[in-house]
Amino acid sequence: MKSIVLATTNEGKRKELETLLAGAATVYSLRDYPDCPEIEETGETFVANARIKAEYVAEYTGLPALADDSGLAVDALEGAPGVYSARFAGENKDDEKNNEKLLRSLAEVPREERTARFICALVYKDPNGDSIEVEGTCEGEIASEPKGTNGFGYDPLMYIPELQKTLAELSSEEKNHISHRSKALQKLKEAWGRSGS
Ligand SMILES: O=c1[nH]c(=O)c2ncn([C@@H]3O[C@H](COP(=O)(O)OP(=O)(O)OP(=O)(O)O)[C@@H](O)[C@H]3O)c2[nH]1
Ligand SMILES: [Mg+2]
Repeated sequence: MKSIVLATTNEGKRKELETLLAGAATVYSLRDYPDCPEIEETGETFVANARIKAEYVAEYTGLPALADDSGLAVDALEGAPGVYSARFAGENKDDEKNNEKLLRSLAEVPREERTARFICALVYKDPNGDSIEVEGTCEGEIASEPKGTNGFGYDPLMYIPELQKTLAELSSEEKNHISHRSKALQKLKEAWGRSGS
């Protein structure tokens, strides 16, 4: 089985990716490399930021690295917060403040115009230089108030009309069934299968 380092400092992502990779890889994370410096995300797209993180961590650890850059694109906000999702309400990455700011930004927007999607770009980078880049999305609507306690980030506000629940009201198995992250990871596994790795 291959060994992979998850190039993320986000515990919510780490847990989901570890579950989704169970049986496919031995998974390490930046928790195993506490001295790894913070990586600046200077890209303008999710995939560009994921590439920066994967390349840095593959070089730093000498192991294949998997980076996830993700976020929320809200149609009524012309795609914001997008690549700035983690820092929407400020540099200190506060989920609660981000959610409050999102609700404030959409206060005047009626339900039918609150469509949004989560986007997840995954970049897998081998120390020998090979890389695989995939993306997955999850469509929903921004609710008028937070609901549910599972998941992380904007999950309490991301309402999935087909399920009549927010992502935070789903179990981790249910979220992993429909999430942007699981769809991207499925594509990565298919690419691994094609390349025989
Ligand atoms: O409700 C959510 N459910 C999700 O499934 C999800 N996936 C991403 N996000 C949001 O988007 C930011 C990513 O920013 P991001 O990719 O830069 O990650 P990050 O800075 O938190 O960690 P790192 O991986 O860069 O170390 C995160 O902080 C979250 O606010 C999510 N919110
Ligand atoms: Mg980040």
